[in-house]
Formats: sequence, structure tokens, C-alpha cells
Amino acid sequence: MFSALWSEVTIRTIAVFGVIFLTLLVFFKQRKNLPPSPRGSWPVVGHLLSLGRAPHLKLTEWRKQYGDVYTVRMGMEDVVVLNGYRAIKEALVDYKDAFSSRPNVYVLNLVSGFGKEIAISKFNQAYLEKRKFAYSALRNLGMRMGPGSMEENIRDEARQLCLKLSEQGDAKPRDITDNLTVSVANIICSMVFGKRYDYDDEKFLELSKIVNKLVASVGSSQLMTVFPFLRFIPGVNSTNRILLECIEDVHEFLRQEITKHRETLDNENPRDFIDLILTELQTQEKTDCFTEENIVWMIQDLFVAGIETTITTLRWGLLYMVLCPEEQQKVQAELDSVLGTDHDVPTLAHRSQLPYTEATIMEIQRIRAIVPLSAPHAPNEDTTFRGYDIPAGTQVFPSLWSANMDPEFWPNPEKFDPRRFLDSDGKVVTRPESFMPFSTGRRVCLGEQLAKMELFLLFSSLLKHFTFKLPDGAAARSTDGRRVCIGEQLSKMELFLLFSSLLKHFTFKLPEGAAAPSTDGSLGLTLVPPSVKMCISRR
Ligand code: HEM
Repeated sequence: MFSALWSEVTIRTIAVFGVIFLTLLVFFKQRKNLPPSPRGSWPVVGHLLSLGRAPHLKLTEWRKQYGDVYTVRMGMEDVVVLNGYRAIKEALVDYKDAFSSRPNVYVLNLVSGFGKEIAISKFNQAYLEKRKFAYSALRNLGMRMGPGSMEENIRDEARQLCLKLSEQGDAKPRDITDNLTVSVANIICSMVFGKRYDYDDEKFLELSKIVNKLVASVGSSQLMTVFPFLRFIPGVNSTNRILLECIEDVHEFLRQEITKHRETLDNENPRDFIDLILTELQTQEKTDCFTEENIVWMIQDLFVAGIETTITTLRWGLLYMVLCPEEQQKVQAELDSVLGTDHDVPTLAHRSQLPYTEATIMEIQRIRAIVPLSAPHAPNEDTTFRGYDIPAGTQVFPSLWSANMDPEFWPNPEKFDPRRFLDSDGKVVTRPESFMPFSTGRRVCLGEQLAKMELFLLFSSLLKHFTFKLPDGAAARSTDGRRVCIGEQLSKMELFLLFSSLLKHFTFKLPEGAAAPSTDGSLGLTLVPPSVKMCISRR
């Protein structure tokens, strides 16, 4: 009996020591020569509690203590943070072969069809082919200067936007996010579907239901980014199911559009992105990255990556214009001096004559990096960087925020000052250092040129025709913005679903007299400004 007891104790002891040994082994293996880590990491949650609601600010603060490259624990994962222009450029440009992949994050995989699209795809041959195709298709469809460019479509949207704002009158202060949404979404729609959608439709209530359903499922799904095991927990994982159903609805709609396009396809005269990709499917050797399934995911990418980003930048722009009325006046004075009494909207040819306007747009993009931590990168294979060993697949956050707000390059970085981007002759500084709103390296934003065209034409048209100001007596507005660093793709997804569902069933218009829905507190990939009602008066 004694020997039986002894052997049970021994077995238990060995088992306990075994577990401790294995845990330590895993722990030390993970910690092997990673960049330094700030104090205050807790078991299971890591640094999440310290990061708070503005992780980009906390991460920038830690740079002072831990240097340009350090490691934080997001839940149970190590994440390497790159701070400042030099470290980001070194990793994404000089070490581009190493840092061009994406990490394996459950929710990102889920919303990207496990890499069937571009933005979340791992760096491999299929990714390169998809990116190359999408880039050349967008250029064919007008993402460039000169004849055949998207300029005229964007100017049309700018006209419609100004018309809509004029019709709405200046009696009541309002938030124009919805108007901007129609314009920007329509620019992508005309490239993808070959058509734009009208402002006027009555089924807004039904759309709200879809949005509410999605918003309700966002909270617990975001947690799944950090704690993927939650997907196995009944109740929590129902948001998974809801999301998958929504994705299926959207894809069904896209498949119908693709079928309609196929019926009228003329290979010689492609009308839009869908036509171009169908033609590509017919002509090229079948490869894994170009199936009909990829088409829907790639289109989803354009919607997801191309709409909210542009709208959010414009919203920050208008917020800074109302907060800095003297800057607004300077832009308007420049627009008036170049365009005179011409009532039409500006063209891209005016750009070189409007340096202050352009510098103002750059300053908007600097002062509020709307994608403060960019999209997560990951080394393709085990990589040594600045003397540290970073295992393949580790999440790497390039903090674009830290570059934009670096006092070494941008003295008094919180001051809104477009003159930073002008040289002594008043010309716009080309390629300023420490300014990467579209990131850099191999994964640099695919739609950069399109976004720049949109920002210039829409922003300058708005300021040419309207003056924006806060209502008399309104409380000062915060420029802090809101962002949650986990579940970012999910919010992108939410946007995509919103727009696709929207375009499937409705054109949108608020009921007469209804208050604009607030975007306060919405969570996103992007750093979103507070919802602001402005007085908008025709000039
Ligand atoms: C103001 C507007 C925009 C900003 C600030 C912006 C910014 C960014 C950033 C920071 C990234 C991540 C790059 C990285 O991983 O290092 C990105 C990726 C991407 N963007 Fe944009 N973007 C904008 C507009 C657009 C538009 C209009 C489109 C398309 C029509 C677009 C398509 C994409 C795609 C497809 C990617 C993924 C690229 C890849 O992984 O290879 N973006 N963007």
C-alpha cells in the first residue's frame, strides 16, 4: 500500500514538474531575444489593460522608455512595435523581403476568406499576382492622371455632393458623414460595378436593422482577435455565425453582379473591375489565386480598404477646418485666387497652383494618422532585426502615428500647421520624411493615387463652395479620436457589409428632419473623429 501511495505521489510530482518545465520551456522559447518589453504585462491579458482606449498614444509614450523597437503582449501573443520613421523604413523598405507578410490572426483570417483577397493575404506568389492584377486594373479604370482618368467621375461626385449640401440648406447644423459616404462609395462603385447609385431611396430603416445587428455582434467578436479560443464558447461564437451569414449575403449579391456582367461581357471593351477580372479569368492559365471565389473577396477588399479611410480623412479635415477657421480662410482665399468666380469644382490641373490647399490636406493626414498602427505585418521567416530575433509570423505593428508625431521631424506636432509642407518658395515639399499616411514598402496602400485624387477634388470642392463652422456657443470639440486596436478587420468588415448590403437593396437618404446617426464611439481600424454637427453655409 505504501509503495502504491509512493508511486502515486511520485507520478503526480513528476507530472506537476513536467507541466512547469514545459510551460517554462514555451515561455523562454517565446521570449528568446525578442525586443525589450514594457513592464506591466499580466498573465493571459498581457499589456492590454495598460494600452487603454488609445493604444497608439500609449505605444508612442513607451517609445521614450523602450526605444524604437519593442515588444508588447496582446493577450497571449507577442507583438513587435516599430516606432519612428527610421525603424519603420528600415523594416518595411530595407528588410522588405522579411517584413511583407501578414500574421495568422483568427478573425482576420475569417473576414478575409483565409487570404483569398489582397490586404490580409500572406506574402506569396498568389498575393503578388492578385496585387499586380488589382493595381493594373485600377490604373486601367482611371487611377492615374491624364486622359481616361477617374478625375471626371470624382468631379461629378463632388458636384453632386455640393448640390446635395446646397439643397439641404444652412438652417440646421449637421454632420455630413452620410453625404461623404455616398460620394466616396460611389467612386468605388463606378470602378467596380461600372455605375453609381442615387441618393434617393426610402428603405433606410431596413438598412439600419442590418447595421444594428452587425454593431451588436462586434463587441464579442473583437475579443476573439486576441482570444481566438472564444470561438469555441457557445453564445460568444454566435457572432461568428452572424458574421459568416452576412458575408454570405454580400457574396451572393456580388455573385449575382458577376453573373450579370458575364452575360454582357465584351472582352475587348471591359467596362469595370468585374469585366477586367472576368476577362483575366478567361485568358490566363487557371491558378489558385484567380477563381471566381477570389473575385468576390478582392472586390470586398476595395470596398473595405477604400471607403472608410477616405471618408474618415475628409471628416478629420473638416473638423480641423472648423477648429482652425484662419486656416480655412487661407485655403478658401487660395481657391478664390486661382478659380475666381468659376462655380464649377476644381480639376487636378489646378493642384500645382494650389500649394496651400495641398499642404493642408497633407497636414490633415499627418496630424491624424487615420490608420495609426497601419495594418499588421509579419516576418515571412525567422528574422534578425537590429540584433533581435523575431520569429516568423510574429505580429509587427508599424506605428505610423509615431512617425507623424515625431518632434524631431515635426516640431510642436499637435499644432495644425500646413506650412510644414511648404518650402521657402511656397512650393509643396515632395516626399517629406517621416510622413507615411499610406505606409511604405511592398504592402504600401494599393489605392494611394486614387485616394489622393479623391481627397484633393472633394476637399477643395467643399471649401470652394462652403464655409464650415461650429454652431455659436457649441462646446469645443475634442481631436482625440477613438480607436480600438483589436478586431480591426472586423470593423472593416462591418463597413463593407454596410455598403454592400446598402447597394444591394437601397439608395440612401435620411427621413426628412431625422437626426443624423451619431458615429461617436464607433470602433474601427481607423482613428475616427467625433461626430460633429457643423453649420455649412454656401459661399
Ligand atoms: C485616405 C485614404 C487611404 C489611406 C490613408 C490608406 C492607408 C492604407 C494603409 C496604411 C495601408 C496598410 C499598408 C501596410 O500594410 O503597410 C493600406 C493598405 C491597403 N489599401 Fe489603402 N488607404 C486609403 C485608401 C485606399 C483606397 C481608395 C483603396 C482602393 C481603392 C485602398 C486599398 C488598399 C489595399 C488593397 C491595401 C492592402 C495592400 C496590401 O496588403 O498589399 N486604400 N492603406
